[in-house]
Amino acid sequence: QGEEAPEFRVDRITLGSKDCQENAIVVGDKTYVIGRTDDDSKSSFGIKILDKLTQTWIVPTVLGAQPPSKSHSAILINEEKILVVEKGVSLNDSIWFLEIDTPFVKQQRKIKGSEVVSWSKGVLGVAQKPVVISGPSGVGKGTLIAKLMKEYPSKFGFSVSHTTRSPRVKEIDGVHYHFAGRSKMEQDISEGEFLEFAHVHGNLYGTSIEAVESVTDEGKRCILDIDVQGARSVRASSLEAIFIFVCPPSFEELEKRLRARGTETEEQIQKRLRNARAELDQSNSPGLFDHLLVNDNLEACYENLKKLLSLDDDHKDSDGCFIEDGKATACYSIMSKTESEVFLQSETGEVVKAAANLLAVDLSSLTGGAPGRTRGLKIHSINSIDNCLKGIR
Ligand SMILES: Nc1nc2c(ncn2[C@@H]2O[C@H](COP(=O)(O)OP(=O)(O)O)[C@@H](O)[C@H]2O)c(=O)[nH]1
Ligand SMILES: Nc1ncnc2c1ncn2[C@@H]1O[C@H](COP(=O)(O)OP(=O)(O)O)[C@@H](O)[C@H]1O
Repeated sequence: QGEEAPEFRVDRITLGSKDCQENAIVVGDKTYVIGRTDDDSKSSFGIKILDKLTQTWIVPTVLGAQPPSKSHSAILINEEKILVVEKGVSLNDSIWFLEIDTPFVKQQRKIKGSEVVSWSKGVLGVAQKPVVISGPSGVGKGTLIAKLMKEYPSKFGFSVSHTTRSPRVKEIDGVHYHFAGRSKMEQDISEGEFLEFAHVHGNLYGTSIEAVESVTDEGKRCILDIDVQGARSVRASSLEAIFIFVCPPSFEELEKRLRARGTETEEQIQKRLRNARAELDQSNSPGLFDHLLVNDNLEACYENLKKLLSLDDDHKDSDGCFIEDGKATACYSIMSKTESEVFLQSETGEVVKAAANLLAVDLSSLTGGAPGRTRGLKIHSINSIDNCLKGIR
């Protein structure tokens, strides 16, 4: 259980009587109150839970980046999450989910031993599947990825991992890696900020959720250069990706490349070669990698990589977004909901006369969620109030 709230100031949470009512969401024996608090002139969301059985207020740990703290309305989607619609921001930024009992929240509650909720931003459309590239050190992963990014700078984006290893001479912090201290990185991992992490060649490496989401937010396809353990973790996660393993033409050639690169000491080279044998063995694990690429001739291998990537067109960049101008300032509040849709009503026009003032948010094919974004949202305008009412009936 979380700590007891010292005081509960209704006046700080009220945003107008209507909002106040909407923001007290009853879920079983608990009432979630989503309001805002003004501390030091900075406005932020305040979330409190009233446990009806014990009649106590609980202040949960709130994970995830929170919505811009404007005015909002809220509605319970199912026993796992609450939809929060922000007003006065662009429509693209207005849909948020407060997760109260999703698998991620349950896991975090267990780890922390106290009440937890988590924000996840709703994003229109689905993204192209990220590409996971694994293979032994020195096989040419970085070289292949660099070629891809150079040829298609607007199509692909690199997931910048965190690592505790020291930077090499030409490596730039925030570009090749986020070079991190071990204790800070371990802390962030324990807070659920990482999609995966692994100990590789004596150092800690990991992919933060933000590393992948920020690339996807730019409308680019995300490329992850991670080891086999990391690939296994991503396979087991909710992130749907394509998994490619890059093999050397021979072990001798791998050793030659590692030495020729000249970035490691002899001791580090020996460690990487030992690990390479294990990684090559694991590349055959059933169901782990979708494709094996042999990097013998670099140009030929690069062409094969391009073929693999263009073949996968089962996910288009974005679909199902029928809103012409998602950047326009939105001022919608939640009107009602069906099983799979939530209807939003503009606060700036008359609903019946101006039909475009009604929007339907289709929640039927959501993917992802906290600790990342919630994708797969579809929003369309409703032609008439009748359509909307039909949907509700
Ligand atoms: N699991 C995991 N592995 C990573 C990550 N970033 C890099 N690696 C892997 O760590 C290993 C060592 O990477 P690095 O130190 O850059 O050396 P290099 O592979 O010899 O260039 C490689 O197998 C990378 O694929 C990450 O975020 N997670
Ligand atoms: N097909 C290839 N033939 C010869 N050398 C290669 C080939 N691909 C990469 N290299 C070289 O091998 C070294 C290791 O490549 P790198 O991309 O750093 O590997 P990784 O990222 O897998 O550790 C680099 O010096 C690179 O220039």
